[in-house]
Parts: sequence; C-alpha cells; structure tokens
Amino acid sequence: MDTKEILRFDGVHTGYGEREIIKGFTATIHEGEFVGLIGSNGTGKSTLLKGVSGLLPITAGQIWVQGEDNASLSQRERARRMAVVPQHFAIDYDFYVEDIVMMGRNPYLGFRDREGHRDRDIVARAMAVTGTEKFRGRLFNELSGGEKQRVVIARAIAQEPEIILLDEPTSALDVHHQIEVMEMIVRLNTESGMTVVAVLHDLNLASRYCGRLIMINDGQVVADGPPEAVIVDDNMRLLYNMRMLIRENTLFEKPEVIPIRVLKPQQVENPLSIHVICGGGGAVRILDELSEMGHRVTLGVVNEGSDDWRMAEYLGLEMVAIPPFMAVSPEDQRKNLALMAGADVLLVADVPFGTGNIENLRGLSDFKGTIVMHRSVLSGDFTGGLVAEALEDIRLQRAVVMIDDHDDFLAMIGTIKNGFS
Ligand SMILES: Nc1ncnc2c1ncn2[C@@H]1O[C@H](COP(=O)(O)OP(=O)(O)OP(=O)(O)O)[C@@H](O)[C@H]1O
Repeated sequence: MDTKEILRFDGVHTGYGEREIIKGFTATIHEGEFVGLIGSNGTGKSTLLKGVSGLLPITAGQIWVQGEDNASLSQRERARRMAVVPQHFAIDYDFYVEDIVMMGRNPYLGFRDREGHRDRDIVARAMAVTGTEKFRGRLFNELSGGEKQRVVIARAIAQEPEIILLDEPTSALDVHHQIEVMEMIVRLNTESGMTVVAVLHDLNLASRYCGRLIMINDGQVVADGPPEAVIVDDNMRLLYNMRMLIRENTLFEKPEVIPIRVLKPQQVENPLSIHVICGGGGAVRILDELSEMGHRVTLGVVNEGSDDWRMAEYLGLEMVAIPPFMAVSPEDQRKNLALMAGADVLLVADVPFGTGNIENLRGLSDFKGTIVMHRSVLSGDFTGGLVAEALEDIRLQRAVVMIDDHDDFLAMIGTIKNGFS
C-alpha cells in the first residue's frame, strides 16, 4: 500500500499491573484505512485501545502516531490526533448532551477559553452527522444506551481527529441504528478521510464495512488482511471454538458468517453410517449435528455451491456433487447409490424435489438399511407427482419411516445402540 503510515504498533505489551494482556501486538495502519479489530471476549481489544489512549502504560514495544512516539505526546496533542470512543462512557454529573459533545473541543481550548463560533459550528455538524441534534437539550444520563453511544461518537467527531478508534460502536444499537452508525463511520472514513479502527464483535458488520480485519487472540495478531482472508474456517474455529458456515454474501460480495454451534466433544459410542439425500440448504444443521455426534455421514446428489454442499465441504464429508443447475443423471445416481450402499441408514432430508433432482429417488428400494424420509418431500414435490410415484415404488419393497422434523431423526438414532436392525 502506498499511502502513509498513520499508526504503528511495534511489539506492544500492556496490561494491568502484573497481568500482561497485550503480548507483542504488531500492526501498521495507513492513512484512510478502515480497520476492524476482531477477537473473542477477553482477548485484549479494549486493553489495546486503552494503551493507545494512554490510560495504560506500554511496558514494552512502542506505538507510533504519525511517526511520533505516542508516549512522548501530551494528552492534548494525542487527543487532537486521535479520538477514542470507549465501550462504556459513564459520567456522574448531569451534563446536557450538547455539553458532552462540546467536550470534544477541549483539546483545542485553553483552560480559561470559552468555545467560539467555530467550536459551536463543529459541534453542530458532529451532532448533525450522528443524528443527535434532537437530544441537544436533554440530560446525557437520561438517554438510552444506543442514544448515548451516538452522542459519544459525536463527541469524538467534534475532536476533529485524524484517527478514530471505536470500541464496539454498535453494541448497544438496534439493527437500524447499527447500519446507520456503520454507514456514518464509512462516510467519515471515505468523505472526511478519517482513519478508522473499530473493535467489532459482529463479524458480518466487520466483513461488510471494513477494508481490513485484524484478528487478536491472547494479546497478539493472529490474522491480518481483507475480510475474505481473515474470515475463514480455521480462524473462526481458533477464535470462537465454533462451527460456522462461511459463504459469500452476494449482495455485498463479502464473506458472511452463520454461527452453527459451539464445538464440544459429543461422540456416540456406536457411530452409524448415514447417507443423506439433500441439496438446497435444509440439511445444514442435521449434517453438522450428525457429524458432531461422531456418525459417518455421506451425501448425494448435491449441487455445488448449495449450503448443504458448503457444509459438507466444511465438514470434509464424502459426497456425490454436480455443478449448479445440472440435472441429476442416471450416472450420478449410480454413484450416489454406490456411496450409500454401505450405509446403515438413508435419510431423505428436507429437500424439495423437481425434475432436476428426482433421479435422487430412483433405485432406493435396493438399499439394505433403514430408509427415513422427511415428510416435506411430499409437500415440496415440484415434479407433478413423480415423487409420490417414486415413494410408492420404494414402499412396495421397503418400509419407509416418515418424520416431521430432523430432530425426530436425531431422537430416533439417539435411542439406537448398535445400529438399526
Ligand atoms: N481493570 C482491569 N484490571 C485487571 N484486568 C482487567 C481489567 N480490565 C480488563 N481486564 C482483563 O483483561 C483481559 C482483556 O480484557 P479486554 O477488555 O481488553 O478484552 P476484550 O478483548 O476487549 O473483550 P470484550 O470483547 O469482552 O470486550 C480480560 O481477561 C479482562 O478480565
């Protein structure tokens, strides 16, 4: 990147007395960047911001602000360059909202100075940008959490900093105000050229709005790059110990995360071999749960790019997959039948059938194990009756257990100790 460096962390260590939290944090931020800091609870994001704002001593390493050692800057000088919006802003006295925003001008006013026209204009603009003018004459402590959050951001904007560091700026906001505040920050970044570093817990907001994400774990950088390089399976697992489905949000062309479950050891004593016929996205959870329980899961015939396919890829499951919009051919179905041949159980999951995937239901009567079918298969029949016919064919030779919900299937296999008889 050829833009100028504005903030540099060189092996920074900081913490609380003996308790070291930030352990060699290194990163360089350039002018005009919008960086999201992500990491699980307690990894040190707020502590790092406290170190930047001078609230905590830097015990080793250095922070450089516009090429100057942060430690050598006075509070006033630092505040002209950087505004820090803390996670919690509490004030004991009854200040009016406008007074709080005016505090943003303190780094520019002498002890005895009164604010002038210019200060009042800047405050008015900051309040307009944050939509807080309507609270102007109200007491800060009587505002809601989300309203307070916007006022504190207005105060930071009134500081006219070149860098704004925000600690979870959307945590107290409803979804409307989350987007409004994020877009306001984007405007500050793109229109006013302000460099933004924001701690964000919402990975989807971080992915959507930040050009770069820095992931912190145990006080150190463990990933740094554009959202598509940082929001990946291994990082999510490391950070959150969770199974997440990651896919591209085609609207924003950014990675999107769907949290699936907390990872925990949950092995069944006698794992079954379960073949699942699925395809769209209806089987994501059951695929995850079955493999989490320790069962051996296979799939067929699924379309590449579908959520079921994505989950299976993530879980490393064996499957028969075909390109999107391709119809399942008899050859594909032969492979599917070969894959399911060794299974104890066949689950026809919650999947609509059309002429493209009806082939999936052919030849199932030769299957030796137990056949379980989600009832939605019949209601989601877009073949003009071919599903009912295929089911009839199977039922002539085999018993089919119908279920209303995938949880019924889980309950069913949970009671089986040694496989289906
Ligand atoms: N004043 C303090 N004194 C001692 N330890 C503290 C103090 N404040 C925070 N800690 C500890 O420092 C660690 C990092 O806290 P920090 O608030 O920086 O985490 P965080 O990444 O911002 O977490 P969160 O996402 O929950 O806000 C935690 O273990 C926390 O308990």
